[in-house]
Amino acid sequence: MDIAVIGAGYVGLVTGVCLSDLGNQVTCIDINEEKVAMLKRGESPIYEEGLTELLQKNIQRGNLDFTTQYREGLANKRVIYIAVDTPQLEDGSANLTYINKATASIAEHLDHDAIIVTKSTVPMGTNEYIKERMESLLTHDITIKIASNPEFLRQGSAVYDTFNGDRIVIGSDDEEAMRVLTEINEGFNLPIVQTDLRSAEMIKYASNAFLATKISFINEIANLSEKTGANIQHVAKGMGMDKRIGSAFLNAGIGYGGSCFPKDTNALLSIGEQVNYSMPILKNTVYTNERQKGIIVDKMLERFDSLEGKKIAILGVAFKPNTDDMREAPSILITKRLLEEGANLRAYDPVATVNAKTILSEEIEFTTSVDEAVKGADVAVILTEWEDIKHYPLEKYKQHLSHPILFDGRNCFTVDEVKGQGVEYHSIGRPTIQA
Ligand SMILES: NC(=O)c1ccc[n+]([C@@H]2O[C@H](COP(=O)([O-])OP(=O)(O)OC[C@H]3O[C@@H](n4cnc5c(N)ncnc54)[C@H](O)[C@@H]3O)[C@@H](O)[C@H]2O)c1
Ligand SMILES: O=c1ccn([C@@H]2O[C@H](COP(=O)(O)OP(=O)(O)O[C@H]3O[C@H](CO)[C@@H](O)[C@H](O)[C@H]3O)[C@@H](O)[C@H]2O)c(=O)[nH]1
Repeated sequence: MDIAVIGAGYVGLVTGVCLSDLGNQVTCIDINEEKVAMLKRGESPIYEEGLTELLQKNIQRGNLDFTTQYREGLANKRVIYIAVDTPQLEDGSANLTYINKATASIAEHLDHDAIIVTKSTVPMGTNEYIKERMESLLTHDITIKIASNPEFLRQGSAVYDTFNGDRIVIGSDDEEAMRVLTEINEGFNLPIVQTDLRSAEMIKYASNAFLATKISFINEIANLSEKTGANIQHVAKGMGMDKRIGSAFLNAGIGYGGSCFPKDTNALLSIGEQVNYSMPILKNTVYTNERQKGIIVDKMLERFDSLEGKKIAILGVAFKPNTDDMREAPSILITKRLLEEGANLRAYDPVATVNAKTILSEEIEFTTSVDEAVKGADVAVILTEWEDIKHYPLEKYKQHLSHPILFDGRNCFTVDEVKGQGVEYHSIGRPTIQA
């Protein structure tokens, strides 16, 4: 199938690369010239395991190319995916500016019948709006059909998720669009849910909101466990073994971040407001998450009289491991608060340092290893559970920190692992272990 993908970011690039790997002829169109130049050279602008290999393989076998030019990129393409960003506006609603621009560009340059597929996460009714808007802007006498195909990949395992996801959702009110999209997606050999446009759009928001709620719920139970002498790791294990609950997304920590959960929960709340329907559960999911991000700083302030002049090693800054993405990372709020308290910060992240330097304060010194960050610091704080941070031996904290005190925002160690190791250990939802 001849396919164009508009927007070569985390979703568009992974989608384009994976569709080309299935044997489709794919052109990715992006307005970012630097990104397109890199991609043409076979270099991935994002860190995703396995992506560079598939990118290079499919460029070489002639199945995949990149352009900044809509006319060239859309030529002969039967299916056009839209995967541009839909960030949040100040009032929490989804910003459709990039969708509107992409729609207008497609309408201006498309000269043949095509199926338009929205991959971007958009509010209910947006696919119908895209179709109407595009039809009003078309410059040729052609027919467009529309489908919604929301994306469920996770950053850090995006390629794996594309080939191994739990389901693929296709929404369309058009028979041909549904048939063609089903045909394309059969290549992934995953269960396919066929539905209407608005239900497909809602499935995406509802899934993210549910997962975010699961995280906020377990974080509340963690905080209460801590105050009542329970251990959240045991609690989550015992809960998760109930198949109706499930063990995934029950890891307590410093709250969810990333490019999706924060903006999608807010967008859903905003959609509720627009139709005059309040959503107290979701509202409190967001509230609990904001509170949770600050919890590690509260613990430090409780432990020390003041953080003024304290040298703190920050271990991990990305919003989760295996990604270089800093969007809505809890480290943004946490490092800001620590600096406001007068602390000196030395940070380490194996992959996100370049992006972090553009977002976090210039006052933070970045190092290239856990060792370097920890040596000479007073205390250490784990914010992202990267493998090398998770497996950094406790005896080294004891050796390198002036006070062997570790604040673990991601519960990387079990309480039993820490006991008797000479490290004072503060974590989330579990008792503090004295050195
Ligand atoms: N990141 C994720 O894990 C994820 C997962 C599922 C769904 N989504 C959704 O997918 C969409 C894309 O997210 P992302 O993280 O890939 O965004 P991103 O910011 O990484 O990438 C968006 C890309 O679109 C390009 N772009 C913007 N306007 C354009 C235009 N008019 N024409 C061509 N290119 C244009 C940008 O240059 C950028 O490269 C969002 O709606 C998001 O909510 C994201
Ligand atoms: O038990 C858990 C699981 C996750 N998190 C945090 O939740 C955030 C999001 O994690 P994850 O869902 O793994 O990453 P994303 O790449 O943001 O993926 C989510 O958002 C995407 C964008 O919509 C969806 O496609 C995915 O299905 C959905 O999992 C991160 O900050 C994690 O640290 C926890 O605190 N506890």
